[in-house]
Amino acid sequence: MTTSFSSLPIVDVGALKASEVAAADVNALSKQLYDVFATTGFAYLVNAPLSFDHEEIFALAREFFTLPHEEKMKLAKKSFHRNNQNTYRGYFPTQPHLASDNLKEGFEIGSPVKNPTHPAPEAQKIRLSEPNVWLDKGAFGRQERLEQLHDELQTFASKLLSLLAVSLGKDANYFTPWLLDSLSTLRLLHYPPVPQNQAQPHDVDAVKLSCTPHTDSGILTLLHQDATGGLEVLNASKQWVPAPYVPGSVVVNIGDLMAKVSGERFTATMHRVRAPPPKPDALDARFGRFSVPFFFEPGEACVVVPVDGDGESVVYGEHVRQKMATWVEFQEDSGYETGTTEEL
Ligand SMILES: O=C(O)CCC(=O)C(=O)O
Ligand SMILES: [Fe+2]
Repeated sequence: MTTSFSSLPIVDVGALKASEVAAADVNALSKQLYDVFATTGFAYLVNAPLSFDHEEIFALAREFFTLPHEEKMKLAKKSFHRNNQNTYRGYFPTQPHLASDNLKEGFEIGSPVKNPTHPAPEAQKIRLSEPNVWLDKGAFGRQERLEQLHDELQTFASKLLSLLAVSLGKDANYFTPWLLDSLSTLRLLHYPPVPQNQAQPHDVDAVKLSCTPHTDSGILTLLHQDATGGLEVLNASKQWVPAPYVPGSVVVNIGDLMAKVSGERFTATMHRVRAPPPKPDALDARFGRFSVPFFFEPGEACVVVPVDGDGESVVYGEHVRQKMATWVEFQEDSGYETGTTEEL
């Protein structure tokens, strides 16, 4: 159960940098993470075992989003660009007509590993296991670095998952089979500033959002956020608690799936993002908020069973398709000329 917290805890995960994590560190960290995920569901992790610093991560995001619109649209999912084949991985543009309170553009990358063990059913409209899409090296030369970032975040998240297994009284490798053909997604996000004329609503209490309240769907999320601010987390007293930028930290939060698997011992906490402050040119992609969430997910065919052995099992691919119906970038009317109307 979420508690009435007023700030998020900070957890030092430096011990995970060791190639063999000491037993005492495993015990201490698993206890600490259990407490965090059973109360706030959110924390700042410091000393993460990553070779990337924030500067590089946000330089990658900025470099992608400042590409010309036509270049980004070459990578757009089919629902935004009818001639493209990719349905799940790739770029999604802003949808101002649908989502004035959910205004964002994004670029999504799955695991760079090709040839999944269980190829996705071809008949599905959204192919969760499809390969990534990239521009030619000359147009955007960051494929390798972004794939490396995906790999490192997957390894980091797997270490955290092992600690969670221990914290739930299981063997450290208990969840390892989940990760076969993992669907984990690295998502570069850009929230443009709100145009000047929309920035001051008549109702002074109205909060202008760029990302509406939601819980994440997978195992856990590792979020890099820039210093703009705006992330807020809902506590048990229904207050939105700010989660400002903490230099060098990675924000972690539990997703729906892990909350369910833990028998609701862990909490998937609701969160949202306030719109970034207005800038002179709201459409200029150098402005606004940049964030890079990594959604740590099992494979599409993975049958996820709650640790207590009672409670319903769920096939991850089905769980994520259900959740997708609520995501703005998968709404039927994308606002772009596409002509597709089938089921997800
Ligand atoms: O941009 C952020 O800080 C949070 C994004 C988020 O919550 C999400 O994409 O699920
Ligand atoms: Fe989220």
